[in-house]
Amino acid sequence: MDGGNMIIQEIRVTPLAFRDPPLLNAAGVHEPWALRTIIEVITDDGLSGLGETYGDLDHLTKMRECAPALIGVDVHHTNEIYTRISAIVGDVVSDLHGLTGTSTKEKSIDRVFSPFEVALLDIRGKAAGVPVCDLLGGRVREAVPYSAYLFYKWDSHPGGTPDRFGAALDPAGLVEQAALFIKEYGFRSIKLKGGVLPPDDEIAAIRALHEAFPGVPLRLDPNTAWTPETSIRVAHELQGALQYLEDPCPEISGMADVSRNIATKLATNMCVVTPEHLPPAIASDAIQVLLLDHHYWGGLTRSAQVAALCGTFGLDLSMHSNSHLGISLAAMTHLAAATPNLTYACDTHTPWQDGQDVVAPGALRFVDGAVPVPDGPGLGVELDREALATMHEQYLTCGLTSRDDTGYMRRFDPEFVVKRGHW
Ligand SMILES: O=C([O-])C(=O)C[C@H](O)[C@@H](O)C(=O)[O-]
Ligand SMILES: [Mg+2]
Repeated sequence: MDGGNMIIQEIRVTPLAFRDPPLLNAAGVHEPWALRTIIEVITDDGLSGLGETYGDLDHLTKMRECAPALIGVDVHHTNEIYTRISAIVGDVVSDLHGLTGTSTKEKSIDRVFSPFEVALLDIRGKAAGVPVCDLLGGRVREAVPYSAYLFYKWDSHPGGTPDRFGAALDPAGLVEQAALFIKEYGFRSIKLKGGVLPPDDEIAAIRALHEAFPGVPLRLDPNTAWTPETSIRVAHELQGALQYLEDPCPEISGMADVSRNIATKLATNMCVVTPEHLPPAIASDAIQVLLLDHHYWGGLTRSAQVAALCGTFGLDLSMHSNSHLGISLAAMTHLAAATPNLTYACDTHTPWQDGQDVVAPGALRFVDGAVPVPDGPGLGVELDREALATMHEQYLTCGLTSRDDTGYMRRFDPEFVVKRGHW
């Protein structure tokens, strides 16, 4: 099969919900259900491709509006698909939970385009009999390293039964969490989601992790909870202990101010989240590491282009994640496998999904903290239809339609404020 004309005949858009533990962050706490949307694209010759994206209602509505407009387009014509999606998304700015930075019109379009593009690459890979990473230039690594992504957390959702991860509200709890993830997945680097406790407590946590796991690279991400002054102080106190410090304070200008005064590299998935942010961030040396995320950088091909640009301007690359399932993990793995300058272990929330998935078991596994590139053509993962139906039913009955970490937290702590430039 040469992958010639393949026309989009049908697109299915299915929102899902899966169980999520009470993970704390600067915006509040994760609700009991995480929402995702699965895209299935089917061609006139019967090939199908998969994409996965956010499940928030405004985004889901846009996906549902765009899907019919793509029927009849050739799967290779992604420029045409981008044009049609741009016209439908229009000026609406989505993505308002704030943990993936500012929303812009372009980012809203890229977020909608992304899962369709991934599904089309899945189809094109299947048609050509090659993995998606081959459509992105071919693999430069056989397996993609991921980091243990630690969160401060409660032992259960209020009123619920304790989960198997237990509470982590102090350094000892985080060390225990890291040990569990390293034992189960073999991770070789660690990221701590900060911005939850006052900075000195989070400094103590990093020191405890540094002592418990000597030589293991560590990152801390307070999601802009600190002022530039605090960011500089923390960076000095943790000098030598961090591989990089992620989004300590808001805005490109704040990050540039911090960057001028510290030796530790600064990373972001908040102040540089769309192409228009790159020139000012590069000009002011605000960041040294960009966390790519194909879900909002417009899919895998556009993310690969951004990666090349980062290489040109001397920025390092890592990869960001939100709560996700296996289609996203497969897409992230193909992109990372084909990106020569993506040299840090990527983020993943996979351990927190604790075995729940929409893809059939077997294709994705962790070996020494890394996911080997799936073997099959395309993304190399198959939809588990029973799991899809169950998770869709959960979506219909869970009562959530958009992520709201802050609203959920305020049910238990009415005085809670989002920590943005707070400490
Ligand atoms: O690196 C990050 O900023 C994230 O992973 C954002 C996520 O939304 C994370 O904070 C979470 O899951 O709560
Ligand atoms: Mg981050």
